[in-house]
Amino acid sequence: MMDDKRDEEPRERLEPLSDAELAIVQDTWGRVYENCEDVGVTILIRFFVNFPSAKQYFSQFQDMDDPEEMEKSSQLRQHARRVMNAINTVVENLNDPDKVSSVLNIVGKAHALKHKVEPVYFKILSGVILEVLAEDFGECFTAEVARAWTKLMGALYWHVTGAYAEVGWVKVSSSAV
Ligand code: HEM
Repeated sequence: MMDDKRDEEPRERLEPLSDAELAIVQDTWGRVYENCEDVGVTILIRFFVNFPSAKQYFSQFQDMDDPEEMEKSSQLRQHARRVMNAINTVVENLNDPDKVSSVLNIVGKAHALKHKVEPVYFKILSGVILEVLAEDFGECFTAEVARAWTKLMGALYWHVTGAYAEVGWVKVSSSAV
């Protein structure tokens, strides 16, 4: 669309989940969270194999290419747990928007200030999460379920990038480094 052709990427809108979408997310997440460790590791391995530049931030496996070796990394497993736990807190508190924004604000600020992660990786990781959920759920991942989860991932990215903006993150293009 013409409107989208701007030099600066416009901040995406926050689309709140409807009550029905909220219920769908909470119901489907319950089933994922039962296998939280395995699903989390699957998501992160897929992320690092498909987007190897994302490994640069992790001292323990930045030079690893073999997924089986990566899977043994305590740093990877710990981050998988942290990602899954943060999503769990978000899902459990979807009725409390202030709590959701404060949790994601802390995540965003830590990644901007402490880990110096380019925010685009949050977008990429969201895509991988949706892909793995779709595979895990198979037939149950209906268009309706997909829409609810896509909205949730959009909200996560919106809050995280809001925190990046708050701390004055300035995008450094890779050609400038
Ligand atoms: C849904 C997305 C994510 C969530 C919920 C999340 C959550 C967390 C949490 C809770 C921590 C530990 C607390 C802290 O140090 O602040 C952490 C650490 C970290 N995260 Fe994330 N993270 C996410 C995405 C990412 C992405 C996309 C990257 C980079 C590609 C990344 C890189 C790191 C690094 C490098 C650390 C420090 C690891 C260490 O010290 O061992 N995170 N993350």
